[in-house]
Amino acid sequence: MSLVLDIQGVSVRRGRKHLLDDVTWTVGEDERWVVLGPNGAGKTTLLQIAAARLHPTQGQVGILDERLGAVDVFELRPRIGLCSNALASTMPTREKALDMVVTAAYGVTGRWREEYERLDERRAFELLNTWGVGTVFDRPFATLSEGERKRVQIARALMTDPELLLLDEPGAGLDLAGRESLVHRTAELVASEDAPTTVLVTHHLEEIPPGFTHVLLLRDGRSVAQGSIDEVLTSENLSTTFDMPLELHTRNGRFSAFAASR
Ligand SMILES: Nc1ncnc2c1ncn2[C@@H]1O[C@H](COP(=O)(O)OP(=O)(O)OP(=O)(O)O)[C@@H](O)[C@H]1O
Repeated sequence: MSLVLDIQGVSVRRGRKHLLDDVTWTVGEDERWVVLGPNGAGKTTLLQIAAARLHPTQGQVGILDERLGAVDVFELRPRIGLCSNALASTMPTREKALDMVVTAAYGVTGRWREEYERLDERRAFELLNTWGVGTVFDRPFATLSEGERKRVQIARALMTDPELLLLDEPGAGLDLAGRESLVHRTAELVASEDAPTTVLVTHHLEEIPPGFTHVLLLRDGRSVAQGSIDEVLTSENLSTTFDMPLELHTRNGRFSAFAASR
């Protein structure tokens, strides 16, 4: 099985602080990973590395058979779909939803721009429809609700038909119905035949869609445990990760956790 991510002994330091500390993590093509951990654990930092947007202070990073540091990241990035608030905050706020999605394609289609524009628009519109936000296609991004923004960002991340999809807290700020519909749609996406390898970052077990196969538990920049979700997502590992006694509950492929009853 070929590796989509091959992260070996990666550390990221800022001053004296270790944002990541000697993390080794591999992701295979057919795997769907959840990266789970408390605030400040280093989840976003790790995802930035996986997205070829940050270089580690130490260690080796392989992404889609390329080596970070030896590859032109501008050629690599269109192969990776990234949905993150950090990325969304760099977008012009007056940009319309459809344009937010279409512009993701320019990195790979710039050369044939005139010919591809209509095709790109059609694809962007289809993606907006698939994610239930087709009706807001001509609304400025800044005027959308949090739930609508998240869906537009995911549509944008999928625009280049990426081989690797990275979702950084896509459920943050959504109401209950919004979260459930996002979980449902994400489960459908990862179950589809041509789904990209997917990594989802979250703090909340309720946000893990059915169909995710693996989990990486991070705490203080270090890997607490990683591997198959059935083996690694346990009350004991969660308690270590979040530094409090927790009880894991599983129902119909979904997860939740509560403070352990004393
Ligand atoms: N440039 C920086 N200089 C110093 N510390 C930083 C820098 N960037 C991030 N950090 C710190 O590194 C730690 C890891 O940050 P990161 O955003 O990766 O965590 P996270 O797990 O995604 O957190 P959250 O769940 O709160 O989003 C945090 O304590 C953060 O404050």
